[in-house]
Amino acid sequence: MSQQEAQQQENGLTAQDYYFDSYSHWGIHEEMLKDDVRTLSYRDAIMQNPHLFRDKVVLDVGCGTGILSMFCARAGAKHVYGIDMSEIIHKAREIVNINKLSDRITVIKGKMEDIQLPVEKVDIIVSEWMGYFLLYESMLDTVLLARDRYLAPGGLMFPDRAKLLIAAIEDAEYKEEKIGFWDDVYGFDFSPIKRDVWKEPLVDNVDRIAVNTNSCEILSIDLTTVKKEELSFSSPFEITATRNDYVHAFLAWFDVEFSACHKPLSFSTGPFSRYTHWKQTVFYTHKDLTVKNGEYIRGTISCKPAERNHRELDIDISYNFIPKDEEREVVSEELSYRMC
Ligand SMILES: C[S@@+](CC[C@H](N)C(=O)[O-])C[C@H]1O[C@@H](n2cnc3c(N)ncnc32)[C@H](O)[C@@H]1O
Repeated sequence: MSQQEAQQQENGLTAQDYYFDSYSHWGIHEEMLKDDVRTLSYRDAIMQNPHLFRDKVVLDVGCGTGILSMFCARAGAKHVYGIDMSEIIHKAREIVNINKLSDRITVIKGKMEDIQLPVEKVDIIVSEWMGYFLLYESMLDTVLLARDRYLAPGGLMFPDRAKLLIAAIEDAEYKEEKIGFWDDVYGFDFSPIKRDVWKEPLVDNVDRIAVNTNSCEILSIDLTTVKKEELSFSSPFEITATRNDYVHAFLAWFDVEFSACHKPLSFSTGPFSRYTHWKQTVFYTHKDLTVKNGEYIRGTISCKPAERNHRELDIDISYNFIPKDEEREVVSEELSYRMC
């Protein structure tokens, strides 16, 4: 049991309670609502497609403040059911009321897994379920359960596609600041902490200039068909250096698509796109590589929910770099990370 889990148990709270509690305060919803890449993508996907929403019954999985439910109602949905386990749902109910949408939106407090909808099937499921590195928080499990229970045959998922990508970056300065720091803390060796720092991927915004390879897709999800088991994956990758440079880390990000729209709409959380609150995920390598334009880094990345807490992720990256000349060393590593 981790220290955090022990503390939670002492307080009589489970990781579940903590998870939902984290969505109870308006602060986290402010951050999500103000992420206009995110919120405008959902708004446009829904409101620019009234022909898909008109007279339809919609389920909003994890409705939070109710923003997506209200977009659906404005797009002409006959009725929207917004479900959320966290306390923010009481605000969602008030917001729906004062916006005069309570005749078309029903908000229900409860865990999606436990509640019984007042209808047997819905035509469309909308949900904003993505976490860091796409899968952190494992909320997609809940959306898939809702799909299997409630989506009518031929029904639509908003969004319905997602993919994860990997590349490499030059990041000497920040790697030194985050990891090298622990080698000498006011004259003391802090390597016991350094070992843990290596293991935790860093969620941060990376400048596009730092990316020095092409990118490679490591997971592609079709939300209309994917099964929960497929979210634990192991994928080979091959990336090619796009200039002579040093590699200090791998970088991952995700893209999301609403392909059911009349004009398919997507957004990216990658370093070549506008900032989102998901940023990107940095996996520092233990060794630094000296790469030349056109050389390959080949590897495998595996990811699965952690046994200690299914909302956390265990991610392994193994890679092999064979330089084209003999002056530089072949580099191979097997690295394990925990997103917690
Ligand atoms: C990322 S927020 C999105 C909120 C809102 N849909 C939006 O776009 O602003 C996810 C929400 O889903 C809720 N949630 C996550 N898992 C849930 C579950 N199993 N049952 C009910 N609500 C859940 C959380 O409490 C949180 O409010």
